[in-house]
Amino acid sequence: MANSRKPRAGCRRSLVAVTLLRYFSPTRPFRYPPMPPIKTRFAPSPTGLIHLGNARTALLSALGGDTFVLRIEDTDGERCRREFVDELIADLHWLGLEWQEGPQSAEPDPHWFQSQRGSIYKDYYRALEEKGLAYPCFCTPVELEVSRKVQLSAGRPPRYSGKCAHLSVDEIRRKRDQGLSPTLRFRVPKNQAVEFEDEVRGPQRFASDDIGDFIIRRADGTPAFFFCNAIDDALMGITRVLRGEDHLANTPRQLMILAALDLPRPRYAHISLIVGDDGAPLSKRNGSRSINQLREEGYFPEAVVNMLARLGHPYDSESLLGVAELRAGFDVNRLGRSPARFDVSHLDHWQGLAVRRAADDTLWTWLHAETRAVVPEAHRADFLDIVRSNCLFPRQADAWAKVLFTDELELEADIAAVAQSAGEAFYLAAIDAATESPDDFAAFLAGLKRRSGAKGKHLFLPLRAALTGSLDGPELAKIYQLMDKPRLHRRLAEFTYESE
Ligand SMILES: Nc1ncnc2c1ncn2[C@@H]1O[C@H](COP(=O)(O)OP(=O)(O)OP(=O)(O)O)[C@@H](O)[C@H]1O
Ligand SMILES: [Zn+2]
Repeated sequence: MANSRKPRAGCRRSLVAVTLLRYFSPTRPFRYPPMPPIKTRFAPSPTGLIHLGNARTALLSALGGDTFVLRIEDTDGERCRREFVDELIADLHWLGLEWQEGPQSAEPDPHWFQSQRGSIYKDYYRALEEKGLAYPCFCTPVELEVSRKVQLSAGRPPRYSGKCAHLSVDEIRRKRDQGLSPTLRFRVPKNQAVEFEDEVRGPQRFASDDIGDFIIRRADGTPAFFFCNAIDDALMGITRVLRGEDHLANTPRQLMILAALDLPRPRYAHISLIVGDDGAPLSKRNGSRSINQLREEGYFPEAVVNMLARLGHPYDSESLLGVAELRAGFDVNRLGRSPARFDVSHLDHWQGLAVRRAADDTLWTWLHAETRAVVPEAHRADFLDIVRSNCLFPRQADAWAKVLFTDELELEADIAAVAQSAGEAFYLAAIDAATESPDDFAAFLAGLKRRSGAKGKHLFLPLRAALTGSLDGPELAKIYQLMDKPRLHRRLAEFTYESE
């Protein structure tokens, strides 16, 4: 026996040596052994339009997995609405996030809609009850509220008292016969530490004694979040749960449920919440700007995605990246722990890059229909160049189109004052110079300087103000080139006495 073991051990050692040599061989680049694939999910409740916070959680989940799953947590029958599922699917597609598993329509389906999975959950409730790890609770909301208040006034954190934890079979039958519908509570094990390594927040430890027996099925038979969320993660083979840190305190409860049912536990990564200007987390309930609204304002999905990916996660490149490139540079361990503040100027920075990079066709269809209607075909390409360097949103492009190609022009009082400051002679000179050189801006400018003696800002600012109603914007040469000459003359003539 001893003899036969020796060569085997030697054999194993040389196998290890050969493997190591293969990894460290100077002729071969070092490669880590392949990692098992990671499966992540986004599991929203369709109770409203998704906002930037939800979208960041969805994006990071998509970036942080090899397979990405979408699951609809629609167990709250009162707040969940089908049109929010439609909108959610449209929003995720618009952002460029594709899921390999999950619904493609709002049609409720037992694979991905929790409202349709009641029979699956039933088996797991039964398993817990049979093990004595769940029990019916007949306490009324009023009783629970009184108990909560008593504990709080005694300076203790409120926790379920355990009143129904040891009802006899007869007592349970009697209460059911009286027509009372119980909730089902999970029996939290005593005196245990629940530990896990959070991929963002590091080691976590909770004492089970701090957690009261909690509800896993409501009195109306619907599953509670803690329960169906954990069960579905296990059944769907999710290996990394990436979600907002609002769920951190739920995790020990979910780990206890998984352990009680011998179901596999995923890794958890609790990411910081996005907070608004008021410091409060964005939420569907506090009217935070939705993805839908951003889309309607004309934000490009690339801008939204780049802003979100970089909020609390560094990237080496400062250029606009596609989802595949963001994924290549993503590392869950590089996610910051502090709250991520939403700053609209960051979003607008990426929007500027997206507008500048957009192809002509994309930019043309991005414009409002009423804008497209006023831009002459012959000036389309030049106008799009103006849009690229001057606009972040279609409404700004619309304003420039109106200035350049329609007679609509309202001058604010301060702008009119700048225009007037040049005096009548300046505008008479400008009209003559424009008549002399209608197609050559440099010659027009030289003619205007010669005739009026004006130069520098005393020349450019009044001209800009009179022609565009603004003190900044596209190059004057472009404006001169694109503006119909009779219109240009009319605008200049506005500041001559004759027109008054
Ligand atoms: N402000 C936020 N920042 C980052 N992630 C968030 C934010 N708010 C919610 N999430 C995450 O979005 C995911 C989906 O959550 P859910 O559908 O419950 O949305 P919610 O905005 O929290 O809804 P409600 O306003 O109804 O509480 C969860 O992982 C949650 O942690
Ligand atoms: Zn009870």
